[in-house]
Amino acid sequence: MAGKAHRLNAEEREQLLPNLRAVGWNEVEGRDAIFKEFHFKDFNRAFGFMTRVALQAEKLDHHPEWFNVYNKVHITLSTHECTGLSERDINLASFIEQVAASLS
Ligand SMILES: C[C@H](O)[C@H](O)[C@H]1CNC2=NC(N)=NC(=O)C2=N1
Repeated sequence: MAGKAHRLNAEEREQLLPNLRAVGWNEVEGRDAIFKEFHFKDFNRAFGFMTRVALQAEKLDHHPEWFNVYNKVHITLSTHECTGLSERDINLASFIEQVAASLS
């Protein structure tokens, strides 16, 4: 990943977070991270989604914290390097939204 990640400042958050909030991403309490819960028709869809996200995450060298049971996938995004939300999280969340939209 090119460049060092920086924690988003207030202005950047105002600009970048509303679109993600509108599609169900929320800020985590007590931690600078964002979270969303995805539901799919069945495990195959959920795991197909995770596979596509995983391949992109590896490409970006930016990985989700996630939990899966059957058709549910919980995802938390944050950046270790800056101990908080960076543009990398926004980019990965946007990619995740595209994948989810293509599978539903
Ligand atoms: C060493 C390696 O580049 C780092 O640990 C990468 C890998 N994946 C990562 N994933 C996430 N979500 N945040 C990071 O800061 C991060 N850093």
